Amino acid sequence: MADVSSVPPLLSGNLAFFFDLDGTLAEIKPHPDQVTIPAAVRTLLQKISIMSDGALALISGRSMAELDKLATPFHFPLAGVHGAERRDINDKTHVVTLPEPVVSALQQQLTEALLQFPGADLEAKGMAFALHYRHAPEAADAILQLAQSMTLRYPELALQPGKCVVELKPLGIDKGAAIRAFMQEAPFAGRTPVFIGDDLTDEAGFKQVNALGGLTIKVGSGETIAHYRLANVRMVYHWLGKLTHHIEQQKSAISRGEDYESLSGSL
Ligand SMILES: O=P(O)(O)OC[C@H]1O[C@H](O[C@H]2O[C@H](CO)[C@@H](O)[C@H](O)[C@H]2O)[C@H](O)[C@@H](O)[C@@H]1O
Repeated sequence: MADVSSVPPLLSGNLAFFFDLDGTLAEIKPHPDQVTIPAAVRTLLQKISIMSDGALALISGRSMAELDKLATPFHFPLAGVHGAERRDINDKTHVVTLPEPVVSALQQQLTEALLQFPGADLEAKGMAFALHYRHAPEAADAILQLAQSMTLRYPELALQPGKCVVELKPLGIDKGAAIRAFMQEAPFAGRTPVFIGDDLTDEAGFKQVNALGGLTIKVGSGETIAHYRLANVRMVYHWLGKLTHHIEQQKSAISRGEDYESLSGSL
């Protein structure tokens, strides 16, 4: 395994790109609604997607509707809600749902329970719920316990901790399964996967991509099974710029009949 503190190399070959959103393509903000991906970065993503024959997907805890808004005007394959929703390259959607009575009961019980924690916020995503405590840090343990109690009451749920949030999602879904599903389909199949993420939910994606012999990149500090690290979101943008330039060079070298392997480099 490479030194996890080292920056990722600029790769050659046929790659498939998977990007987490919050904390990777966008800076963490006080509230989820304040997040944006800079226009220049969205354009880089689109360029990389085109140069990879469309093998670029966003893999996020956010809903696909939110992801489309954040990626506008571009339209990428998506996995939302930690993989509970997935839209493939042909726009076919694959959705894991919870029984409607469970969703209604959770909405009501969580809304009522969170009233005792001023500053806490409930984000309802259909088949999942995020209990945000960024503005109620003293309630973190109590909110974790609340979420745990819901998994005991509703065994179809699993816990997903994150940055100042604990989420309730359908049991058995994770970002690794979403990436595995993409990797079985065109245009991803047969390519080497690259996954960049910053949070606990991304570790399942790293595990899958490591197993496929791909490149895994953790953004920021913290324990990880990723093989490489980028210090922060700004460094992700810098790496994306370099990578785009590198892939463009490879493509022109190939079109001139040159050996593009000699172009492998690093940041
Ligand atoms: O998988 P991701 O794309 O990283 O999404 C994870 C969650 O991100 C959002 O919450 C987090 O980011 C917010 C904005 O920076 C921040 O205010 C919050 O404290 C973080 O937990 C989003 O709201 C969740 O739905 C995603 O699951």
